[in-house]
Amino acid sequence: MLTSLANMNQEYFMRLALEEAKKGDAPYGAVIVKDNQVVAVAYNTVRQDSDPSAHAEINVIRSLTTKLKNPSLEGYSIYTTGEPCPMCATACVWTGISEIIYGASIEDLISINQGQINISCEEIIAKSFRTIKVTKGILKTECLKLFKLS
Ligand SMILES: Nc1ccnc(=O)[nH]1
Repeated sequence: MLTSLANMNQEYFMRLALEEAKKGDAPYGAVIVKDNQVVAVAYNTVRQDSDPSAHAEINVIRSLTTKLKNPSLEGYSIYTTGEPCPMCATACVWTGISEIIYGASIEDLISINQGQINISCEEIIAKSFRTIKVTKGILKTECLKLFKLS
């Protein structure tokens, strides 16, 4: 099988998200990339922060927008080991991020008994006022494997 350079880059950034996920209270990690540079990384801190909204995606978005002092992430790409839940997909819409790349889908996570709300990020985006490019299934097997170790 031929693997394109773009594909190799996507796998490289997803591997960074996988390393973040290993530090999480739940095994989810996320990174934000612009112009092939990593600008923020984060993992799930729901338990340590006693914050049900502290998903990897919310944490990485908040970390970058705080650093930039700008709520807009237009032109940025978010890599996340798990498909953004409706809360995180909505945060992606509000921040105007340009691209979402995920590993395991909500359906994949439900199939291994992870509590999820069964609404895809594409459904949220379709009902919104934004266009966000979505790429799915990058290193999906590795992203799902994290749950067998936890
Ligand atoms: N996609 C996600 C689901 C649950 N928790 C997270 O941090 N991320």
